Amino acid sequence: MMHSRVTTDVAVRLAGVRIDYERPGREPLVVVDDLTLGLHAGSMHCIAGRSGSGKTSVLRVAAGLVPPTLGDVLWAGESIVQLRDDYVTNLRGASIGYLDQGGSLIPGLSALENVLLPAVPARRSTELAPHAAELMNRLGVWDRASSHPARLSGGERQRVALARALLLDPPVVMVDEPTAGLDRESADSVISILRDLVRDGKAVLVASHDERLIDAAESRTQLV
Ligand SMILES: Nc1ncnc2c1ncn2[C@@H]1O[C@H](COP(=O)(O)OP(=O)(O)OP(=O)(O)O)[C@@H](O)[C@H]1O
Repeated sequence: MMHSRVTTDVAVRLAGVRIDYERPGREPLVVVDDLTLGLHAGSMHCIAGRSGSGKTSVLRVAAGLVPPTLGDVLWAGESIVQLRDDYVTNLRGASIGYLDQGGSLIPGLSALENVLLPAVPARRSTELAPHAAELMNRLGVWDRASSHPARLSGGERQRVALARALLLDPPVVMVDEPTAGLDRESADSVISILRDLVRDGKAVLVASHDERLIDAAESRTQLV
């Protein structure tokens, strides 16, 4: 048998990635250089490192939100760095649930409306409403469905944002600092939810400096 293609069991791969930012009148700030990592289905990988070490930058590059300065980003074996933005956006919509640091919910919408946002462009809100309810129930925030974000606790906001990231059942989930600012109990519940996702076969990429989350991952990249 011929293996003509790159193996696709790696859901996301960064190869030789460099990320730097231009600074007026100074050398560019090199955040990471020659970073290589693979994210597998049914596994959690943690990008660890102190504040400002580049965790969010790596996550955003892995999610195809910004291109790397150098190197390659592959989703299911396909390089995305040369693809057109709108094509990458569509691919991401179908395959990656991305959760920003802080969750970034829309303040003027209820928790349920926030969860249903990814269904709006495809006009699937009505169809996906039962799934949204089921996810929110599983994440323990269904009783907060009609509340606006301002009336939710940090832990509840985080779980609502996670429900939104999971609505379209993406095989890959990327989350930025999901336990930041949470008390221990809420943080533990977020960690156990992420472990459930791994058990369901999802590939989970998480950026965090929370030791317990780092320990909960199968593999890690330490940024300096
Ligand atoms: N768009 C940008 N332009 C210029 N510099 C940036 C940009 N984004 C981030 N940086 C800088 O790059 C470095 C890495 O930032 P990044 O947000 O990736 O780190 P982080 O590890 O996620 O930090 P934190 O844990 O505080 O969120 C920081 O020094 C930051 O100031």
